[in-house]
Amino acid sequence: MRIALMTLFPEMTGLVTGFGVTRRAIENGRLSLEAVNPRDFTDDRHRTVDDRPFGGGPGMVMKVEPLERALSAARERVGPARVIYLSPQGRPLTQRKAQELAAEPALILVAGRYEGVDERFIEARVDEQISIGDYVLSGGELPALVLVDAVARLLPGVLGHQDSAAQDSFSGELENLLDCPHYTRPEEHLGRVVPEVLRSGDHERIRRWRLKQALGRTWRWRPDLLEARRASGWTEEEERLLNEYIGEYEQ
Ligand SMILES: CN(C)c1cccc(CNc2ccc(C(N)=O)cn2)c1
Repeated sequence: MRIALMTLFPEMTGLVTGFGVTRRAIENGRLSLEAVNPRDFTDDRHRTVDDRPFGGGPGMVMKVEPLERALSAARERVGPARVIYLSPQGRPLTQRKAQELAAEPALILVAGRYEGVDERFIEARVDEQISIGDYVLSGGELPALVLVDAVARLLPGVLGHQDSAAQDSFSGELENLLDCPHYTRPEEHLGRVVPEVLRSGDHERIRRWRLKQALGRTWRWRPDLLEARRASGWTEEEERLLNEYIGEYEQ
């Protein structure tokens, strides 16, 4: 997948290109991420990218011309692409949305600064607005990098265990379930031992235990997700396992 990030702070892409899974995805050619800086497309001596808002009010607004020229350059880099504006007014980024975006050939992400961009750019060029949560940041770069990370790890071949993640029907991703607990060596730590079932080698018993834990933790901490999962239809086994968990929990 090819991604262009329109940003006044191109060095911020280093947080993705420089570390971990996303760095490897780029090195393996699964992902490309390049910054396009609207300031490079200004035509005045001061390289002006923002201006005062019509109608008055605090803060500045990003000018439409540098954005338009930067978008043209971005399209030259990544080809036809969905244009996404990160903003508090956007629709929430979810795992489902990340899966949907992972199927795109290319994305152009627009990171606003100041009070945002001129509305005419949004009307004419933005395909959709996405928010990473109900809070305001000083810029859209971190939300854009969050989106890149969420999408990159879903690209084929990026996560080593990609197939197994997909096999786990309730892997917690996209299935409206929180994750089950995870353990690794040592078997005992500060008097706390790893649940015996996980060392039993009985894979069917382990699968059931993990599903029960995922259901139970969702019931405790995110009942809203549980409702969503119920609505999308769940199995008799899940009903039984959750009731078992609740029974044990309330003893
Ligand atoms: C109206 N306004 C202040 C504004 C408008 C557009 C962009 C920005 C840049 N800041 C952002 C961007 C996204 C998010 C998010 N929640 O995804 C939070 N902050 C700010």
